[in-house]
Amino acid sequence: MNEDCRYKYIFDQILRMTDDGFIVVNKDGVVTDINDQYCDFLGIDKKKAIGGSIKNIISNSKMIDIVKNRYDEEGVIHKFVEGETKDKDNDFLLVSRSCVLDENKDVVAGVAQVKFRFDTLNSAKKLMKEYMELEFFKEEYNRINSERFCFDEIVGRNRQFLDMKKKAFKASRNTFPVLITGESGTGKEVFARAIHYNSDRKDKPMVGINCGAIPSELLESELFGYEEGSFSGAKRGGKDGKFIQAEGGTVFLDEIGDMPLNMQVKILRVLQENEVDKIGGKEPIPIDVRVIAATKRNLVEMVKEGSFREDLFYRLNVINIEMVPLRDRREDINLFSNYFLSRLNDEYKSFVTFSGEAKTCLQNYSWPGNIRELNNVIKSAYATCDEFVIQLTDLPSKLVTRHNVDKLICSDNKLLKCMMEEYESSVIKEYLKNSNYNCMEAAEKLGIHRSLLYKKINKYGIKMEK
Ligand SMILES: Nc1ncnc2c1ncn2[C@@H]1O[C@H](COP(=O)(O)OP(=O)(O)OP(=O)(O)O)[C@@H](O)[C@H]1O
Repeated sequence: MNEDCRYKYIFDQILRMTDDGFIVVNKDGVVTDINDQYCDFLGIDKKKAIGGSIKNIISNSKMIDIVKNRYDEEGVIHKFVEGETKDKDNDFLLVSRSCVLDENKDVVAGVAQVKFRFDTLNSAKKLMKEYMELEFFKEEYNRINSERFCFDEIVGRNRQFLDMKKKAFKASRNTFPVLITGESGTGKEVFARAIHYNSDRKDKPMVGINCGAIPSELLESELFGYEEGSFSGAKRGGKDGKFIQAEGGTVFLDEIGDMPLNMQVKILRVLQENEVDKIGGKEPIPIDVRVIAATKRNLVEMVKEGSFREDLFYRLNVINIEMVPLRDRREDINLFSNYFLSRLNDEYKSFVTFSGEAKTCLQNYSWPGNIRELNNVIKSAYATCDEFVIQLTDLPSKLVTRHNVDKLICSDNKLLKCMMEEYESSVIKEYLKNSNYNCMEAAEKLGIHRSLLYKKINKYGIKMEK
């Protein structure tokens, strides 16, 4: 037996004995060797694999690049294209790749070794999970940092609003609980962030939780965490809840009015004792956390009805900040409109402005969704406007209808009856449109009988645009 043959036997035996998968390609990426273990993992026939390009069996393989650009890689994760492994749930591996050179530095082969051993696979899975988590936290970190909001950036000159801003600024100088109330989109979270990031706690985390968005059975573990093995499905090593994650910083309990009564008792205990009980924990854990809560619900009413605990209400409501709805701070509408538009202009290096009529229209609308709604309207108008001016036609129809109706009322050379009819017709059109031209629904919302609605549709010649 010549020396080459002897080495081939030894090589084949090693490939059979190992727990790992091996594949060898030539300098053109053609498969020259692959062991049975790897073929089994891929669910392929060895004879068919050998002699063909590696891309035929692993379409996203890096081996061609490795031999072309002559480099090595160790312990990296390879995720297979769906359908290219025998078991579709086993679709990634830990792999090391190497470009083999001879004494003249010519490429002899490319070799890849993949790890199948259970523990290695498990570490790869763990790595993959940690990687995904890291990506998630990176995104969250960037999002939070881009929305830090210092008090100077909080727009508004309405008197009542400025008083609240002053109160919030004072709150950032102490650690009393704060309760921020007000309609959706009025800036409760913006205030909470400003309080935290202007306080001595700014270098510690601000951890938020939307109490209304989490199913009540998960809320306790989210807030207080759990010990390993405390219930089936509990993570190995247990989990820290939001209060522990926020140690030294602030917990923001958003939508506190949606918190179930049984959890309200537990939050009360945390506020009174400054300690949390992990689920399955033996000892309470002392914490140093400031609590800021927010809600759009009327907690005073809820206390009266018995759906919110009075003792918790008083604990949370040490400092109360009541956000002003946008319709009650009309002097700020123009300010916000310009602020949001200038942010878009800065971002996209443009010089878009408002037409006079668009400005009046924005000014006259009632903004039930408050600042969030205004911001969204400006974004979508910016996206649709031609050239450099946002016109009335770029604004949503609900704003424009209202605006036209207001204009109608202001024109003084019309008879009252005529003005009333035009107004009635435009209101009916709007309700029909919002009900997707379902007459029954529109009539119900308008508080009139369906037959009367039909009569009015005929009278005003309203087109049913379904
Ligand atoms: N004073 C402000 N200056 C600039 N932007 C603001 C201001 N207040 C609110 N915003 C913007 O308005 C939007 C809504 O604000 P935020 O989420 O704080 O409202 P919210 O009252 O907490 O709403 P919800 O009750 O629905 O959670 C956000 O995009 C925020 O950036």
